Amino acid sequence: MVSMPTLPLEGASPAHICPFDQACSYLEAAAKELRLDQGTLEILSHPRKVVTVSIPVRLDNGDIRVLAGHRVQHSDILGPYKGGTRYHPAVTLREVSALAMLMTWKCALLGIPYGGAKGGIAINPQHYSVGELEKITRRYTSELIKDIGPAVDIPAPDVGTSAREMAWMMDTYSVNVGHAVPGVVTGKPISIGGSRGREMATGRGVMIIVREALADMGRTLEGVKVVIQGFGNVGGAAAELLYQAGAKILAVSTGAGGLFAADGLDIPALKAYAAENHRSIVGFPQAVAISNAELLTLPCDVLIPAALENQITEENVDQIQAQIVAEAANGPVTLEANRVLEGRGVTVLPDILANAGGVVVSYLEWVQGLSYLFWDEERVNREMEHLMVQAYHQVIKQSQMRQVPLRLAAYTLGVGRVAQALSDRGLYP
Ligand SMILES: NC(=O)c1ccc[n+]([C@@H]2O[C@H](COP(=O)([O-])OP(=O)(O)OC[C@H]3O[C@@H](n4cnc5c(N)ncnc54)[C@H](O)[C@@H]3O)[C@@H](O)[C@H]2O)c1
Ligand SMILES: N[C@@H](CCC(=O)O)C(=O)O
Repeated sequence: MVSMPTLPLEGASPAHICPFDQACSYLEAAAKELRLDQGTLEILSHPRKVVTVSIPVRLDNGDIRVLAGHRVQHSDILGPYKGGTRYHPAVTLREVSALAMLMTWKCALLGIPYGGAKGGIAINPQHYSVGELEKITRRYTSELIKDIGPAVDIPAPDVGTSAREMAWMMDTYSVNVGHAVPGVVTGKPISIGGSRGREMATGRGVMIIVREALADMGRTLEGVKVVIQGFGNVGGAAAELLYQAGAKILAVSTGAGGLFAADGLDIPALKAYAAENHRSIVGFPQAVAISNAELLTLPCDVLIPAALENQITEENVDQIQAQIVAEAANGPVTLEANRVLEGRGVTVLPDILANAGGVVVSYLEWVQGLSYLFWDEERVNREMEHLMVQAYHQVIKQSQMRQVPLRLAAYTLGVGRVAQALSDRGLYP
């Protein structure tokens, strides 16, 4: 057993389950399966760099608040650090560290030349004005100026952030270095070098992986009953694309609760309703209100947790009735719950595969920017689909070859590629 790295604990994750310990357990399982040596496991268990900065901000009412911002760079063995920026009250250094590690395996699994990183600030963005959020984002970026860059570390959106925050980050970085540097972030607006298709990319990737998994069961998306937790960047796009492909979206939710319709929700109408109501789906007329706890345990073919970590736990796993769980969120199923689902023969499509469409199109955005040549959306979607389908089949093949569940198969591919590169580069001290 390797000694796991110590990181300061400042607050617990939602279900008091440490996401970093869980990420290390998955890494350890992959290392065991691959028979990696202890030194390699030790190196891969530690983030390469952990940065915490203070972000002083004068609020609109004149008060001064000092926020903590993190950026964890787990690995740059395969290329520049890559990963999102999260604004959420439950952000902790251990959570960001876990998410950074997942990014390393995700990029390696998809065969894109990046390492892994993640950033975050423990705030509820809904409690701040747009002006305050801009000041917070700009100061956070300025504090990280030496740690990020198009060949160093490339942030992107995650929970609570979007193209708007990426534009502020790009502008702050560019002003600091003295010239425009669009490649410092991905997921930015198209007007400043963003890619067509990025906004829907993670949801599109989820739809593709679910479609492939159903095809292996001799089924199509037509009429498949789907339940989705989370209706943001990822859940909202997945709902829309699955609906367009003929699936029946029985239920969706946000942090404020969920909606259920036995015959399927009218997703275009719901999206229009949310757009008119500041992203709230509460009160949508053609559905019944349900809680998030009820939503997760609804009978369905495909359950898509697309919100936060630790949503399917030991407490509710026995009530999960889906045949497929597609992890659109990062880490939505705990280690123990994962064991139970796999034991019951439920197909768990792991996060590092199922939600990789976002970082794949981030990579395509970076490539387009570096080559000063921008593609139409059809080409972006085609290139992304190719990489997603290829990774899916590699995971299935690995699972069959090693006789292991899909998560361990995906991890052995991702971790194995990073370990191989580490050995080839000769980074041992
Ligand atoms: N944005 C991306 O490109 C991307 C890519 C890959 C993975 N992810 C992962 O997908 C997940 C969602 O990210 P996002 O970008 O859609 O965030 P987002 O902020 O756009 O949306 C999050 C959604 O989850 C809902 N939510 C929050 N707490 C909830 C709860 N307890 N129960 C139910 N719903 C809840 C919110 O109301 C919102 O609808 C995260 O795990 C993120 O790391 C995001
Ligand atoms: N935050 C997203 C996207 C990262 C990126 O595009 O760099 C993820 O978890 O995969």
